[in-house]
Amino acid sequence: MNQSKEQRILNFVLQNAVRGDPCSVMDTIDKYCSQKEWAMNVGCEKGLILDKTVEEIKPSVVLELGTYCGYSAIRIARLLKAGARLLTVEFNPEFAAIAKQMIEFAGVQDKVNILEGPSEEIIPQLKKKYEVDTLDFVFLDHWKDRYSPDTILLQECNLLRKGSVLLADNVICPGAPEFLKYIRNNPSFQCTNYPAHLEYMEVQDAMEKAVFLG
Ligand SMILES: CCCNc1ncnc2c1ncn2[C@@H]1O[C@H](/C=C/CNC(=O)c2cc(-c3ccc(F)cc3)cc(O)c2O)[C@@H](O)[C@H]1O
Ligand SMILES: [Mg+2]
Repeated sequence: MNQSKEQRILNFVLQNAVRGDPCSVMDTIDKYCSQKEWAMNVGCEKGLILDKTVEEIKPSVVLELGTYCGYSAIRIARLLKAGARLLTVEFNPEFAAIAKQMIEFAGVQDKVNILEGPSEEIIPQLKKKYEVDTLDFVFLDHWKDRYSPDTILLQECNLLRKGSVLLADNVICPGAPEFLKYIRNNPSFQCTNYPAHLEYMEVQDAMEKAVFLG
């Protein structure tokens, strides 16, 4: 049975990156996906916006929706302070298995917990099953039409507190129009747009930051 693209990306990392070095793993994924096969990692340009957001917040508890191969999980985890943790949700078992290996190779596994399942099932379990009080930072990078329902679900589950920060990838390409309409018209959120290029392409994209005002 021939390999998946995600398996090829993992193999390229295992053969070319430096074990235990998150930046080496990120750079190797970016090299493969810009030179050989495009893949939907947040990439290095939008990755810098993600880095700056994490460094600004210094979060203790982070939620990521849509792990995929683990690129952004590694990106976030490498910046977390001692004791801080990232919960990343992925419902495709093949992608979750790839991400697990990628995260372990990068050496950030102690800060990352991959929660396998659909976000709408996992989010309501975060408080009781995963001992979350509230979330300091949420990175949305899963199906784009799920951004707003999951943002509503996070509020319904009392997982956001005054100052919680959401950062959404791809609000221009592929686009998340329903999410933008919801979040920008909601007085409980203070929104900022960060134009950037789509990963590995000369195509316009953007990230949207939304601070929950409580
Ligand atoms: C029940 C569905 C909602 N809940 C969910 N719960 C848990 N994991 C979920 C998930 N939805 C999706 N996922 C996972 O997130 C990932 C999906 C991400 C979707 N992302 C995109 O479609 C995307 C797409 C592009 C893209 C841009 C231009 C283009 F021409 C083609 C693609 C660029 C990006 O940066 C993207 O993030 C997968 O790993 C999927 O298995
Ligand atoms: Mg994305």
